[in-house]
Amino acid sequence: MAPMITADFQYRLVATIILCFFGFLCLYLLFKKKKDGLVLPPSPPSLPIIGHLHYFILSLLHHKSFQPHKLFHKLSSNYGPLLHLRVVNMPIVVVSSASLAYEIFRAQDVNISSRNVPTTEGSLFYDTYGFVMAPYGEYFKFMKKLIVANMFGPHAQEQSRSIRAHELEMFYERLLDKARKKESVEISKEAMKLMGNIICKMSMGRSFTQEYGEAGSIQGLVTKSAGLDIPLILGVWLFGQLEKLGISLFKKDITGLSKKYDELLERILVEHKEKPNTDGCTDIMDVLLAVSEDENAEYKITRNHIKSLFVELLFGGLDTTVNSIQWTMAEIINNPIIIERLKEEIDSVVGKSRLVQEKDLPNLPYLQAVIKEALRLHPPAPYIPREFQQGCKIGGFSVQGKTRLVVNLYSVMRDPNVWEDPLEFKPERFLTWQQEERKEQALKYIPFGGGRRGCPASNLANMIVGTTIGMMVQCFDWDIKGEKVNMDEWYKGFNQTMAHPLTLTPTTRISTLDLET
Ligand code: HEM
Repeated sequence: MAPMITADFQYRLVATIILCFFGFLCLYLLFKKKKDGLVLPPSPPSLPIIGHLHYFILSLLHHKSFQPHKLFHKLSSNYGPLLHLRVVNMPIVVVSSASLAYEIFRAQDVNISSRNVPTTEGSLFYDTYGFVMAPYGEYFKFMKKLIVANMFGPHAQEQSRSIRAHELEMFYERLLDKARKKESVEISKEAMKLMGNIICKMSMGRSFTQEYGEAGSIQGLVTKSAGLDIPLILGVWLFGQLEKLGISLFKKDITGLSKKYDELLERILVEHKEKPNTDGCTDIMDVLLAVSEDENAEYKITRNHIKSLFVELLFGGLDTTVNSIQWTMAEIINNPIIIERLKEEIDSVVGKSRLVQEKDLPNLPYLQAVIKEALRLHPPAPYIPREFQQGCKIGGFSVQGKTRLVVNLYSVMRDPNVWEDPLEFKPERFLTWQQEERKEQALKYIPFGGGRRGCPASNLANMIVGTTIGMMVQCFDWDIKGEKVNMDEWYKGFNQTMAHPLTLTPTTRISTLDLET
């Protein structure tokens, strides 16, 4: 009688064949590494040809929104703080611990100062004319000098202080109006107007919301751009591979919206040239226009360079700052003791007869600690993409040149070896930082990235978030529907945001009568 092959036997046979396959593959890879004389960082099990691509696809399906930092966090919890991944033929190294981040920014800064993320040719979103994706070289250095001198450096910030103070007052007025009408406020929407006005006024002397009517407004375009997040995010991981095969995913959507930005920015550039600022102040748009027309300029920039930079300033500066304001408010609303301590500090330093100002911030250490702690737990840009230009050693392992690097800020700032009770919101931890530790701590507390490609606007962002949270606590009490804020996370437009936008109802603590302003 022929032996019976049961379903269980078939299952075991298939499982054994799969295990043998992976076993041989692992042996092959191990042998190959040894043969090449390289000991690469540990790697989770991969599949032939696609490598680790399936982890990205499964994560996308599981979360319904792709949260790369959560995927990297989970993989590094299982396989270690330094990982070697491969998406088809693209090698990626992921750094997830504070000590490795410290090592990499201290010892490899120049080597990792290019991003080399695939771009969509002919679009203004991080394309080849852009600053954010520019390789570390002459163009990057030239533009960085210009934007620091004319927008983010101490002198430029001093000159634009009155713009931010005025916009903060307008924000206060809008909240006051809501309080009087007993209406609730969707914090991110209001903060978006505040931040949009600040960036547009500082960089091009124009308002975010009013110019050119609703249809052509910059705000309208920024809102539409949010829908491009999945194409742009997937682009970072897949476009490079697919473009090589001649497949251009989402190109139509990206270039279509880019064209609209192009038309709007062209109009603003023309108007800017015809009607320079009447107050005699020059902004970065004036400076860039002058450079583009200067035959003897150190670097020849075109109108496309200028337009790309403005799109990037909006993309890089808006959501990050708005999310930082939103997360900080959410944390302090959930911690009434913290909000009371903040009120005490602000009342004693600023009083009740004027709004909190930027110059008050050095005297408000607890407010600064609260903002730092919110950025630690909820970094708006949760990971940064870079590329190793040359091979090197990291944590005792070899990394080959042209390997992608991901520094997972989300994991680094939750590393239990550095942060006590890493998942708890404890602003006091920043009050006790010792002076001598600060330099080392600075490379582990990295919500703005690190090294020469770190965020050039970190001081500006800290001032804006500081005065905004300060004013919201100083002037209003805030109520929520229900007992606690829902802190679920979502990933949108390269940003870690709140899955349920924070909505609060303000009541006045300080009426306009008390204010001198
Ligand atoms: C709380 C607010 C902000 C956060 C958390 C933040 C965070 C970051 C991070 C993580 C990076 C990547 C750094 C790296 O690769 O090491 C970055 C880069 C950048 N950010 Fe920010 N940012 C904020 C606000 C702003 C603002 C307000 C602007 C401008 C208006 C801005 C402009 C830029 C630019 C231009 C870059 C690219 C720098 C380069 O490639 O060299 N950011 N930011």
